[in-house]
Amino acid sequence: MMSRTKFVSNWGGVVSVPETYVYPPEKRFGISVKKSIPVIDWSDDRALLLKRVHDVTQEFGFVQVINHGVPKTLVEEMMKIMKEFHGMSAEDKERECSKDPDKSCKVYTSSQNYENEQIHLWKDTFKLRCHPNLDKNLEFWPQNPPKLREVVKAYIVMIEKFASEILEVLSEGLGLEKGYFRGEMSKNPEFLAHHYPPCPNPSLTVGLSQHADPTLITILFQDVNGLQFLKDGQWIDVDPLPDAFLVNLGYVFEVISNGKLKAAEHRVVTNSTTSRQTLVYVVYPENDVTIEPSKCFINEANPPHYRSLEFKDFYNKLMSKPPDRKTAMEFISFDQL
Ligand SMILES: O=C(O)CCC(=O)C(=O)O
Ligand SMILES: [Fe+2]
Repeated sequence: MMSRTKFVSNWGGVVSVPETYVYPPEKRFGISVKKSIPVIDWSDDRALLLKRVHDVTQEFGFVQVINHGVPKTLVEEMMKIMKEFHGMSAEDKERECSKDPDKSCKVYTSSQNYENEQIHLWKDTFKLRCHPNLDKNLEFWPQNPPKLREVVKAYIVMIEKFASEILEVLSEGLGLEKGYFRGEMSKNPEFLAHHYPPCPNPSLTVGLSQHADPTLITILFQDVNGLQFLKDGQWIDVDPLPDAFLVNLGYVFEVISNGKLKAAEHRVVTNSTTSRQTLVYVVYPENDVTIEPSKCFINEANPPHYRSLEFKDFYNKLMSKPPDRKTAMEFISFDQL
């Protein structure tokens, strides 16, 4: 057999699923249901927005947002550039991502733990760091496709603005002090572009396993459906709404709210007909920030349900082997589940 590159995006026309991508029957994804998920119009009046965001995140932990202020043309340009990037040869992608001495700008396939995986995920990922100085980081980003740096920078500037607006609304809605999530709590964002090429047998494979994000919040754009959220024991298939961002809460948010709001569990299925791509902006605290329940949510009736941890310890533990919720809770929570 001809040797293949490790990137699934470079396997054009593959007709069968290699053995190392076949999940054992008990780990394959079961059924999902089609259900509409809540939509928030960001151009609504602020009082209405506060109430809607609060109610919806409390019930769901994820929401679609329209009229978010990031121009449609910019999102389209980002999708195009990232498709071009993932479509480049394996050598070109690796060369373009080898400029960063910190390796914070990288391309990888499956999870970041590829070497130690038994079964791989049907996806490739491009990832870069956005802080502390976007222009300095940008010098290490790919120069091919030629417009990548310019377009990614413009996108990150816009999405950062939207992220800070959401965090402001969430903190106000929860009764946290103004600006609670500003500064060190949110100033460590990363950007990822996942690419899931068509898969000859989706029922055997996994795009991304069940997880919740180790983030404060995550903001995602998807062009084709594939993302599913777990709610009340059912997997809900999120049909992409044109131009909407999907916002979900991560474990950091859950800890700060002392469990009042929950991180949303999700997964990604593959499909046989089209490639799927997502733009993902993950908002993390700085590494040395202590993550713990805010005093606002602690009183005699509500003792802290989560431990205090430095963000880097929290993150490393949750990322070393993307855990299911039970494993994650054993590490971050005092409660026995
Ligand atoms: O690509 C997707 O739809 C989901 C990505 C995701 O869940 C993640 O990056 O944590
Ligand atoms: Fe995720």
